[in-house]
Amino acid sequence: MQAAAEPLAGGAPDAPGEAVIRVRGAAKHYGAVRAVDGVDLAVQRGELFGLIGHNGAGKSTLFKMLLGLIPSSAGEITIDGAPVSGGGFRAVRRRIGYLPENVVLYDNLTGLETLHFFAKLKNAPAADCGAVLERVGLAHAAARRVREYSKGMRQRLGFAQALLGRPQILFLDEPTTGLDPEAIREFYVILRGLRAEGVTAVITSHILAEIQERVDRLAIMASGKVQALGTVQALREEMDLPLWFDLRVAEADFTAVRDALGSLPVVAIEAHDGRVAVQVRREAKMAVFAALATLGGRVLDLHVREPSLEDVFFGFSD
Ligand SMILES: Nc1ncnc2c1ncn2[C@@H]1O[C@H](COP(=O)(O)OP(=O)(O)OP(=O)(O)O)[C@@H](O)[C@H]1O
Repeated sequence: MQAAAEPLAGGAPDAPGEAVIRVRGAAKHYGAVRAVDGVDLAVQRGELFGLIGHNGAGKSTLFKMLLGLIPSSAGEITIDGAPVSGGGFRAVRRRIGYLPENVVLYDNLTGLETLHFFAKLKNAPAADCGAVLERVGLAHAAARRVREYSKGMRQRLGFAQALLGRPQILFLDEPTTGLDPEAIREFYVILRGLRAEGVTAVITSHILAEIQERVDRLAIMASGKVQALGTVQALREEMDLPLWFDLRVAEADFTAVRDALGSLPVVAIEAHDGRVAVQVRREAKMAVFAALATLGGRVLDLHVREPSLEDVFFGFSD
């Protein structure tokens, strides 16, 4: 598989705009292990930024470095212009909301008491707690003890505590773990609402299909390095991955389809159960449409499939 020496597509770590998070040559070494190995990236204000990668790729380590929770071995990280390792970071930290992968909650507290507890820790106004619970869809469960909460409700409560104090920057580690599809949708609606208010969010996720439609840009990490950086579409185009045409065709017409596509750069063609799947190079997309049009009504249905982020991801990290 192809390995990218330089970050691709939109690959300039400094996309235009105002960078809230700026990372230059960041590294974290544990003995011989290079958990993070020279990362450069910039996240713009109001951007929804995804960080993805295999287990052990270095995401969590980078995340902790971004939050100033662990010191870097090399490089520089600034948030809102303040180095995370410097004294000035305290003030910036008040503008950051953080959802750790495994948020610690106390079973004996109610949802509202939990938020009051976190509000005290963060020096955030207690009066906001009710509205935050409402925002994450937990108002109805405010008086119930956390021990009675489902996994998804706990995750929402964790998200709620990250929103206390009206943070301008959110770091959300696997925020949709345990959420059902409806709750995931609602989560991203909330995030988009926050983005419209100018909030910047960095999200990690293992669910690539979920993240690929929802973030503005993403970084794909492997072996401590950012292997690819940009919008999903830009990454797809940069990699020039082929497209799939899924056709519904009567079996008797399979040969006619093959013949019509004969002169085009077809990468693969598979026919079974009244369907033909044709993989073609991206630049041949319109030529394939034109060739299929010559078949008239013999093509009963057609669907164009873009390569998934999984394809992009494994293209970079295998
Ligand atoms: N405290 C530590 N001491 C030694 N090695 C560590 C430490 N923390 C992380 N590592 C190593 O650094 C590498 C990156 O780990 P990290 O947890 O950042 O990966 P990740 O992408 O977050 O993985 P996951 O998706 O499983 O959470 C791994 O090889 C890991 O073993």
